[in-house]
Amino acid sequence: MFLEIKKLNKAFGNKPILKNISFTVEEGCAVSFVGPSGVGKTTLLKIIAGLEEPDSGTVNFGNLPSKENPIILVFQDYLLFPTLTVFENVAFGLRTRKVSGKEIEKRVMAHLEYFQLAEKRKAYPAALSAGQRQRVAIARAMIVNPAMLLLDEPFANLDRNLKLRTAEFIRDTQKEFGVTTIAVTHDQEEAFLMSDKVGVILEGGLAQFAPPREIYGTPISLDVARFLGPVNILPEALAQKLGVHKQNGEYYTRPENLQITACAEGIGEIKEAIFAGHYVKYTIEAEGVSLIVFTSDSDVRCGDRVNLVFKNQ
Ligand SMILES: Nc1ncnc2c1ncn2[C@@H]1O[C@H](COP(=O)(O)OP(=O)(O)OP(=O)(O)O)[C@@H](O)[C@H]1O
Repeated sequence: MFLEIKKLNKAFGNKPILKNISFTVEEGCAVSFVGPSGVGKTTLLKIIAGLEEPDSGTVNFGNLPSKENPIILVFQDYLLFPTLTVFENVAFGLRTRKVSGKEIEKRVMAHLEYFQLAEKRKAYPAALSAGQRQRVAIARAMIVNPAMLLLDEPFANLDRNLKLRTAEFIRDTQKEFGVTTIAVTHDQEEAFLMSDKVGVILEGGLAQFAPPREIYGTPISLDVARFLGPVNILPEALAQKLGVHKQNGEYYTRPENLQITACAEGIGEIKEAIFAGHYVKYTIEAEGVSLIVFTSDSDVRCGDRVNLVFKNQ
């Protein structure tokens, strides 16, 4: 165990924000917390970083962070030093630790190579793309051998493609460097891509904390299921016809767990088909409800009748 949070509570004024939060993070693991805006994700990171005091509860580290192995918090706006080059931004933590010039050159260049920034070593932050600035910030954090890396919305300024590529890159980097990493984000997809475990924080507190597949496949409540992606709520008769079991008091499926096949006598009618690149989003009316289906292999059109099959994954 690297970090143990127990029964953490935090209010601002008389508004409770974090309620009875408990979880542990194993050494070298990456975890992410997702949740709606304002639910307290940044506050949780700040408490772990020691920048904010909890009202009650405890934060215990397996190995106490030290000057040699600090906790580094990387905020969404990266906070690079605008008047320093890429090289000097990355070197900063080593200079403050009085590392020799030769050693700094060696270590910074190795990091710049790894983060694909060697060509930009003399550039200033203003001349970098958002993705490059983001990599400088991570390189600057990684170079001081952090015991723990805390990332607050690390991809907030990146476009979707770059976001997902960067999430994978951070995951590879985290594994390579073996740094315990905690990230908070709005985006469940990037959380899944970069984490061993994902925590969903909702108004009531930490609703669930589990590996990505588990939390997506067997959410503890309908609220968690909904936060992690779209769900179809089915009436009982239709659910039984399709073989969908009750979970958390409701019959529901993910859009990708329904398959459609063209059938003139089918129970559903296609109301809308939206091409989204690697999948098509169909809206289907069946037995009085509107259902969403994501599929990559169907050529049915609006107005067609279809049958539905539930694929239990
Ligand atoms: N220092 C503070 N004083 C008073 N209220 C605060 C303070 N810091 C945060 N808050 C409030 O606490 C709540 C949680 O804020 P926090 O930044 O932790 O949320 P978040 O989940 O990270 O949100 P977002 O996803 O929008 O960044 C918000 O309502 C915020 O306005």
